[in-house]
Amino acid sequence: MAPLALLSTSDKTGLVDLARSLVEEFGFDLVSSGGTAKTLQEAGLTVTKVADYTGSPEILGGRVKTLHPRIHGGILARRNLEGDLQDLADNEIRPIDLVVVNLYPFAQTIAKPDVSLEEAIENIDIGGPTLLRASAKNYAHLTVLCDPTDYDAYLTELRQQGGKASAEFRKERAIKAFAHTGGYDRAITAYLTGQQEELLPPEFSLSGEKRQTMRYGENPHQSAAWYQTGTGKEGWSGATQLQGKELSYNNLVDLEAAREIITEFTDKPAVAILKHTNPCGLAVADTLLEAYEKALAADSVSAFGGIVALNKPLDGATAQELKKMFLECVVAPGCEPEAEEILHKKSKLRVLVLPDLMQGPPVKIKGIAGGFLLQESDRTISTPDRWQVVTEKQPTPEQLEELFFAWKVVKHVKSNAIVVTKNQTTCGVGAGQMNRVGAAQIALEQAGEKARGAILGSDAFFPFDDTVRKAAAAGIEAIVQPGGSVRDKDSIAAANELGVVMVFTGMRHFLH
Ligand SMILES: NC(=O)c1ncn([C@@H]2O[C@H](COP(=O)(O)O)[C@@H](O)[C@H]2O)c1NC=O
Repeated sequence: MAPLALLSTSDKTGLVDLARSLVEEFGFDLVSSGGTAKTLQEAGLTVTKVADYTGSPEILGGRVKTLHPRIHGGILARRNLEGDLQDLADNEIRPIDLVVVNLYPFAQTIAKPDVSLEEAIENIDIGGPTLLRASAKNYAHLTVLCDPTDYDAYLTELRQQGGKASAEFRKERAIKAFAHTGGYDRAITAYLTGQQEELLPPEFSLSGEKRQTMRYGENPHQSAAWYQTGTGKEGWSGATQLQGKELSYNNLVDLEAAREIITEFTDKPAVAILKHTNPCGLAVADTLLEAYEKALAADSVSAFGGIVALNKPLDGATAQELKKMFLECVVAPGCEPEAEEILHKKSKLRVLVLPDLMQGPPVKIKGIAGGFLLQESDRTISTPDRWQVVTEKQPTPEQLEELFFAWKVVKHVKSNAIVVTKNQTTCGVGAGQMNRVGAAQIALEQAGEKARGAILGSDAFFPFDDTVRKAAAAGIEAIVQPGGSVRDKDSIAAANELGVVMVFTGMRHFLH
């Protein structure tokens, strides 16, 4: 009996040439779904339509074409089992030797800017993955091809192996088919997850495609990989790395923290320098260069080996200064050609362009034993118009502006967090301490003389009045904190006694 090939392809590239060789060189009979059969017939080839072969018409506008026992029986039958062969004979089913399928273009469909959910769903291929998975499962007896770039290799294989692909070839293509259907389903899952209105649904499935195996994780003895979700063009997956070494696990963790903090500053030029996800220097100024110089001067010791995030496209003047320092990564929403040329000489420095810095994940995920925790990303911030001045002394407009700057910064410092700022620049950062007054001590000590006339921000309320007293002693003029402690009145009384302005934001920003 002649060998039988089933062809059902969305992308018809190379189809006619393959089919012609199958028929003319190797004597195959062809069975094809509607559109594929039409293409082959128009090319002058003899082909049986699936509908004619099964006796069942394609229905539901193409939702059911190849989903039939005469097709899947012919694919899944074990040719070395009497029972399977008997079933084929009883049901007049021919064994299928080759399955050539490529799937509806789901990824291309959802990449279209105005795609509707209905259009996306109609582009979820059902029969195709079923054909691929069934054929891949039975690779011991047949070959499956899911990629037009494999057609030539298959024909070469047939020529070299006397008309039947080797077991090795069949297995390789089966693995490729499973990987392909797996990736296809992940793209669907990611798309539908993104469409989900409920942030915390009853069931949450996380799926991503491995983009990069990292050299190691947080430490050299930990393995790690980077997985991308969606179309692979969102967020860091869509960033352009202009130069530099491969991104490491820690680079990406720091870059994401840098992206998050810089999104708070959308108006004037702002530069953040981060170490281990905490800002060691952050400043806003009239120019990017000035903002960088101020951020660097805030803590030039810690900035060594830091991650720099800019909220405006990197210009030549700023690049010239960046070049002078050893840095791990620089990220900006754009990079002027002059800046690119200047940094080019620092070939190891990773320079990334992330056009949409604002685009962050809606939820954050943390693995714990026996499951994972999911929380909404902390994307809100209470603005001064919603704050409450709790002291007798009222803030001046300048102080209010500086308080808002400090509040935006402290939101992104690991808890317990205290920042001291002046002239839209950090001068002291107390990060990740086990008690709040300890964080204040670090920030104030680092600020030193600069604490005189400066602002202090706290990510959470003061449980005691000790931080207010320490701040006042160091010369702090105004404090911004959420409020909400049972002992708020003690802190307010201390601020009043010491002539310090204090405002409550009503919103806490713990960050672990
Ligand atoms: N529904 C089915 O039974 C079915 N069988 C095969 N397909 C897909 O239909 C496409 C080919 O269709 P046509 O030959 O009509 O152009 C291929 O991408 C193939 O994966 C199907 N379509 C969607 O599920």
